[in-house]
Amino acid sequence: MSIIHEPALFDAAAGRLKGEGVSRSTRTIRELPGVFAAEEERASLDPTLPVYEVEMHDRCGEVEGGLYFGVSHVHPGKVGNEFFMTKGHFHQKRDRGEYYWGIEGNGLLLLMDEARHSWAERVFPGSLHYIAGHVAHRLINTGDVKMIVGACWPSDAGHDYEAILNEGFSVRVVEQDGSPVLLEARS
Ligand SMILES: O=P(O)(O)OC[C@H]1O[C@H](O)[C@H](O)[C@@H](O)[C@@H]1O
Ligand SMILES: [Fe+2]
Repeated sequence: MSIIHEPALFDAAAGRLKGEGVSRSTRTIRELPGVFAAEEERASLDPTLPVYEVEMHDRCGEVEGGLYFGVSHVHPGKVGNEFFMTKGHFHQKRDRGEYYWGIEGNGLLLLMDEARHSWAERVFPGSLHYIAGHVAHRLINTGDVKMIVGACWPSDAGHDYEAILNEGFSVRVVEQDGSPVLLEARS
């Protein structure tokens, strides 16, 4: 009997996970109502258009002390003048933190605390981001190639999308004169 087990694989160049415990999901434009300011334009786009994909390695389930490892692939694109982005979330268990790191492409990690104070960090291959507990996080692809970002977080953290869906982030990232700018959100 062998005691050497085959590990799962993280293909760093492609940003792809493979092997036991790996799952994959795609978020299409249809699944993102209320995320972009130009809601009418979003609703008029091909509903099957992929905005981002998430790969996840789960070997422990949602247990205290467990960890998940994930990779997000955010496609380049815009809805109106607003860049493609993830839904964004607080953790259900608010005190849980997370690490993100840039693998490919360029963009921003938008962060917002519970007092709705927002700021952003530039994401690029090799960038490393510590997301403290109580801080909502959203990835935004401001470039014209796919943005790939790795993540590791406590498996009991959970996702609270509700707060962001109801009130949004206090900042939106839009293209103005060919460059990404942060604007105070109206809703
Ligand atoms: O969950 P979203 O806000 O849509 O972001 C997409 C995904 O991004 C990262 O990979 C996180 O680690 C995942 O937990 C998250 O699900
Ligand atoms: Fe998270």
